[in-house]
Amino acid sequence: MAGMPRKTRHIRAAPLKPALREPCAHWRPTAARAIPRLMTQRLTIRRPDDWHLHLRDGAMLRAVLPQTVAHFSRAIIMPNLVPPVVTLDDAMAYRERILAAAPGVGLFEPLMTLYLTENTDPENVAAAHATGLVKAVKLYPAGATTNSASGVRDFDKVRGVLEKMAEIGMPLCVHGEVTTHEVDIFDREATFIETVLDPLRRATPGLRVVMEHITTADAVDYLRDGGDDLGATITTHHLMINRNHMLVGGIRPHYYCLPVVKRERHRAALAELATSGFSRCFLGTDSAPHLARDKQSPCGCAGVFSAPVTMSCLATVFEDAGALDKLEGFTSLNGPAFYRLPANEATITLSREQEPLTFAPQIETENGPVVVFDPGRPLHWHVLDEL
Ligand SMILES: NC(=O)N[C@@H](CC(=O)O)C(=O)O
Ligand SMILES: [Zn+2]
Ligand SMILES: [Zn+2]
Repeated sequence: MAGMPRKTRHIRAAPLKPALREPCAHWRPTAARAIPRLMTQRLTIRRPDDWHLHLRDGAMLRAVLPQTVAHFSRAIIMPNLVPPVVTLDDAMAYRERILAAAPGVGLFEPLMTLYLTENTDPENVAAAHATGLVKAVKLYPAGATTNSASGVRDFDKVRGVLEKMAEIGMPLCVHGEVTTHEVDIFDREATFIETVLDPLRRATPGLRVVMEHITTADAVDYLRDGGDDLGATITTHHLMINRNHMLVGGIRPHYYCLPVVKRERHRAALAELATSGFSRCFLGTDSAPHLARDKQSPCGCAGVFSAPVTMSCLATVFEDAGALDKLEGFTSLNGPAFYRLPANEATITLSREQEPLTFAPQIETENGPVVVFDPGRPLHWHVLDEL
């Protein structure tokens, strides 16, 4: 039709989605870190506790314990020894070995746990709880992680124990990963929440649960919706590294742990939760020492040894988020509140120095060195009053 304006079809390119880029293997300064700041800054907080710690036994225990005692007042001690800490008697004997293992350890309080097996006796658990020295029971799905072979396969077999724990208010600490061969290792936490944890909690009303070392946005969402009976620990390394840090440019065995570090989106969700002041999440370093040769091997062990640098790392993470005022809640207040314990009276002071922290890259044990977590970026926060 002559004279009529021609309809032109505008073909518009779809708006470009911002590329979901993961940081490269090397840390880039964030906006928060670019803000000029005072050269020296001090931060005094109540002394922290570690709500998920592996101390092991014997020579390893002697070597790693002082690293925790230097900064922490109390720690939930994981029971995955060989053989595991299963009964009240086992826990009492292990506690004595811990207290005997290091000078100055008298100021440190190990909070003991029992390893849940399909043969655990509910009355033994209740007796352990009644001592006041055993604070939780640890659930490892059989085969999920280091020394978990004695863990649970058939959840019906532990029903009686879980019901007793709900009755007496004793928390269940959970390694939350399925072990199903077909489920991808990066999906094992999310699948566990949906297919194991949620049904288990629904079947046992009143059971208090700590989701240990959460690593995904899925876990963050589940925790947020979970109500007062649900808490979670977050490790130092899951707040600092993603899977690119572990795998790009070469495989870094000292970043390998379980649950394995995930993509950046998940790390960011964890950091956002921890630095927001959310009260039902707290520090559990999951500092898990293995000899360097056992990690630097064709089939390397899972576990990151972070105890010596944790407080410097965390101050850095909270500073990045502009949330240094929330650090104390995460390290020193939220955990005691969940475990119904008083916060520590003693304090610890961190100082932000111009000079980055220098720390020993490894500690020595009688059987060989253990490599210390290196976040791959300078740490300007120093702990001043180490024990
Ligand atoms: N986190 C780990 O990668 N390893 C822990 C076990 C655990 O906490 O799952 C260990 O005991 O080495
Ligand atoms: Zn675990
Ligand atoms: Zn652990």
